[in-house]
Amino acid sequence: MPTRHSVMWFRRDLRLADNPALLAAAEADAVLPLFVLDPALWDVAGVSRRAHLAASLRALDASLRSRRTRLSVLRGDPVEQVVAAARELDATEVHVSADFGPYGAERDERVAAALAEHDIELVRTSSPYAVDPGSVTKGDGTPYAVFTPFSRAWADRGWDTPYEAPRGLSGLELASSVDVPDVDLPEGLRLPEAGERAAAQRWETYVADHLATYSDERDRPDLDTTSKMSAHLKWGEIHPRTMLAEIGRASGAGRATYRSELAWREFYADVLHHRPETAREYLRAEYGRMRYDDPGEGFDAWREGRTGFPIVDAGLRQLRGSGWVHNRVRMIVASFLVKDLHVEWQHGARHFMQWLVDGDLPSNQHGWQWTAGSGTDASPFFRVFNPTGQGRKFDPRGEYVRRWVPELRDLPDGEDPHEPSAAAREQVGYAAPIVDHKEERVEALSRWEEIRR
Ligand SMILES: Cc1cc2nc3c(=O)[nH]c(=O)nc-3n(C[C@H](O)[C@H](O)[C@H](O)COP(=O)(O)OP(=O)(O)OC[C@H]3O[C@@H](n4cnc5c(N)ncnc54)[C@H](O)[C@@H]3O)c2cc1C
Repeated sequence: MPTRHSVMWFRRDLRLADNPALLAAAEADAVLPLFVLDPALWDVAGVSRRAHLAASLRALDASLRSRRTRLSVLRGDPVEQVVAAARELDATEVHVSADFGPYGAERDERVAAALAEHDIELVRTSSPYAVDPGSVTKGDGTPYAVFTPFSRAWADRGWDTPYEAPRGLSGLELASSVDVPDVDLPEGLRLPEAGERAAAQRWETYVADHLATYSDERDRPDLDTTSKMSAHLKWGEIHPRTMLAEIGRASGAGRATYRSELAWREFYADVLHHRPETAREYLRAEYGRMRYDDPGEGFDAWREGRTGFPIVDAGLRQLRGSGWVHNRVRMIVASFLVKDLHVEWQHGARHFMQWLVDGDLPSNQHGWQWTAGSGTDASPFFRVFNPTGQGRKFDPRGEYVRRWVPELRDLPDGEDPHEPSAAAREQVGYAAPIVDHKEERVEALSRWEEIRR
């Protein structure tokens, strides 16, 4: 019998365990583990995501080498590169985890068509989600527009138990494979470890130490006890199936809340799958008619974390310092941009995508739309976050703001770290507030009234 060759084209599934596409590819006699550095994605990704991806590819290569094979890496348009690689090795199938994002889904259609011309099949098995986007619908077949009924139907549909890593892999490789690029981080930016092993270790520690108290502590940026699994999930260094299986075994109040957060990730992927244009456009079209200001000096101050509002500045400095921001603070800084500075959410979403190591189109764009009032389940526009009040409530001792805004560590005794006096700001060299929050709140609400008429 002729030997059967396949290609495992890794994309956002950079792991060996619980990877059904890899298991399907491994049914062939020999497999080429392949990654394609696509300039359309690589060149526009921010430095944090590029660095994490590069580290994750190295980790995947190391795992493959421990199984006596290796990762081949090509650079270029996937339509050309994947077809050329499959043809060179006489592969009959290319295996992938399905991509439901606007760019990835369209790219895969083009790759499938180009492969078909050579009688090679693109086989999609599973996806980066517990439940594939598009597969949970209402009784009449239409998609869910709000989260709670979606999450119930999602849980009812259920998911498989995790899959083992393939036992043996007979690996193929390409002589034309290129090195994974080195990515230099700008000064001050430190990223956590990438890769499947780091993801598994982080998850194990998290379940043991913090999952039980997740619901009580998840809104507290000062405690810093959320799981930080988002970048691992983004790159598929762990699959949500693996996490959901563990959550099912865990005890304590935190697990239901944690499961619900994973459901948000799946919900936003589902929404973007049905409405791909909402990666850029308002989900609720009326918000596109609101008056906004062009991004100017206020936007620069926001990006650089010098608005004079401690929790806003801490969040934006955390973004540049660690490629990650606590969820509560993402909401606060997003609200500040849209409702205090009256700048459209897309500008902020782009800045986030530039710096976030977990930058993920569905969760980011819809997290922004939620805060801007234009998304699914949107927080009502009239509920404008007061950055000072939010800081006092969720960072009661000011530890989070002091961590990221060093000027505030030197405030005189008795000063409120969330609202220092003008004299104290002057003394420690911290910016005065760039806007009057009360006035901008009134302004935001009057602009909102205009689109309600
Ligand atoms: C304006 C804005 C932008 C955001 N951009 C992104 C993004 O680019 N990438 C991203 O992964 N998340 C994004 N989020 C969602 C959320 O802030 C992050 O998932 C979370 O902070 C990641 O930290 P964690 O892993 O410690 O979360 P945990 O609190 O430990 O949550 C566990 C997991 O649940 C998922 N999750 C939690 N909250 C949300 C949510 N609101 N929406 C979707 N999934 C969620 C994530 O996969 C997360 O890793 C954004 C939220 C807002 C408000």
